[in-house]
Amino acid sequence: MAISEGRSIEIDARWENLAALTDYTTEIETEFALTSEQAFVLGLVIEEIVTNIIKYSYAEQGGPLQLHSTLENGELAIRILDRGQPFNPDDADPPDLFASIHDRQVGGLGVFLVREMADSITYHHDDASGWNTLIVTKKASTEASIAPLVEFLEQLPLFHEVDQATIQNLVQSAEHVRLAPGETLFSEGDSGDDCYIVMAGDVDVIKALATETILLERCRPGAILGEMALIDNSPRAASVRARTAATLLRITEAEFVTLMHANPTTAMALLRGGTTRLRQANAQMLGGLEKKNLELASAYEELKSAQQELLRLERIERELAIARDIQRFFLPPNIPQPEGWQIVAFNQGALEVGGDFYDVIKLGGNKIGLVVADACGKGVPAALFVALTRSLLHSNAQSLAARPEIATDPLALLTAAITMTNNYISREHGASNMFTTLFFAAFDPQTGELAYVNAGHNPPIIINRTSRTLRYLEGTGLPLGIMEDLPYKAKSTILAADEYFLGFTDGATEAFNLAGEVFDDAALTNVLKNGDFHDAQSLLDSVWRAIESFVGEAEQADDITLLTVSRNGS
Ligand SMILES: Nc1ncnc2c1ncn2[C@@H]1O[C@@H]2COP(=O)(O)O[C@H]2[C@H]1O
Repeated sequence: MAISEGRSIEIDARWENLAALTDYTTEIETEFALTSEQAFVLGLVIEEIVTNIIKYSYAEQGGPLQLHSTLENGELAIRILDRGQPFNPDDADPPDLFASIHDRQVGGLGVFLVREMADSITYHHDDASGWNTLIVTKKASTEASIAPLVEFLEQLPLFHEVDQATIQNLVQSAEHVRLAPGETLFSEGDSGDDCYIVMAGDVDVIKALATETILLERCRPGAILGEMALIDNSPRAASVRARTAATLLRITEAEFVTLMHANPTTAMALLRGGTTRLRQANAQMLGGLEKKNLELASAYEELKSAQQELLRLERIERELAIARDIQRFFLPPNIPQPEGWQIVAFNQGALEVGGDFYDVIKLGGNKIGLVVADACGKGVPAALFVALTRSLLHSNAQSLAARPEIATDPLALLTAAITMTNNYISREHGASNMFTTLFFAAFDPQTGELAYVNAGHNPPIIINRTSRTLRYLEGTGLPLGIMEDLPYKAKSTILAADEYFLGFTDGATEAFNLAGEVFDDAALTNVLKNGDFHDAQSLLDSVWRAIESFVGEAEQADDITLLTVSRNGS
């Protein structure tokens, strides 16, 4: 039968495209009705020559690869064309057939087998076009030319002492099993009634563990697979999967048993191979176990210290909650409301305990002390410092107010209270390097007089209700706690009937939103000039609402304190 037009296929020479070639081979085998030798040569060409082209000619970078097969007058001709690195198989050294499987050069054996099995191999490189053409031919012959396969098996330790006739019989009767890359020969747990010798390609032995799949062995040509199930009549101990296109010689259980009975050396070689495998697998598993044990031990240590850290953090968190509660007690529970006036204050602590506070102190003679302050820093140190400053100022102011000669002079009272507090803190706690900005006013509800000391605090603002003009009560001294005997001046102004007072801390004008923008002085001014408010409470609400809607979902970074005063009905 003559088939002249043949069958062609073109692929990008990459591992993943080898499967297409396996289909191509199957197609040709059936269509051309190839003899088993021709089919074997065709398989070898795909597994060895094409594999070499992918790996070496194209260095695994891919490139055009064409296969054209024809059958004319019983002769199969396979043309393999590629444009990779030229490689003339005639130039390749013959492989060292007696080297161990592991030491042998990859690919050499395949080319050797092709050359031995094929009738002819011709190679041509066209300099002008860059194409390499390799033509392999194989005539169909009734006389099976099995010599190369017999030779191949003879040099394996397994068959060293097996006579040639037995090997020839085996090769003649054996089925050639071809696997595409990634194809599974059998799976762990399957029952098995045959074993295999790898003739070409790479095959992996893999085992699935609970959490991972491990590679037990990568088998090269010459390796035996599946013998264990035949020896102990148990299911397959592992799965076997082709890594590259591969050809295996299938030996049935009956052939295997006969072989073993007749050849004790073969049985011994098999036993030796199996023992080595088990030793290696044991070492691999034990090594893995040891590694896992070490990992577990260190994970346990990490867990223990994480747990301790968690306990420590929980304790700190509990203490912080207590600190937050204590700090809240320092804010006056009720704000005195002098006749005709409204005084409102608000403190919104950030997540951490912080350093803001306000105070409203009865000073005698119906005067009211108004305090808005901010201690530097955050956390427990700031909270302790607030407690100290607030208590000292409160008690100093009240005891001074009890002295008639001072009680009537608000300017003197304020300066004395601030100076005493500053001196004590600077003297006794100067080493802590902490300070507090503080606005302290003595407010006379009868006259509207507001005497004040501003110790480095954000200037409170007086807002005219009708004109919406703003006045600022600027600083009159440095923050408290910096050094002893700092001079503090007291000033005085009048809070008129149509004016509002707003004291605040920088948590208000330095509040961030998620975009990282700041609710700054300009934003506050905008609320004061345009906001809809008519008394101390609605003024405070307007400011807080503006800040809150500006900040949105962002976490509050600092305490915010607001204190407002207005005349009723103003
Ligand atoms: N460490 C190993 N453990 C089990 N099987 C192995 C190992 N290494 C290679 N194999 C082969 O994988 C085959 C899986 O099927 P069998 O149990 O029939 O025979 C097994 C051996 O041929």
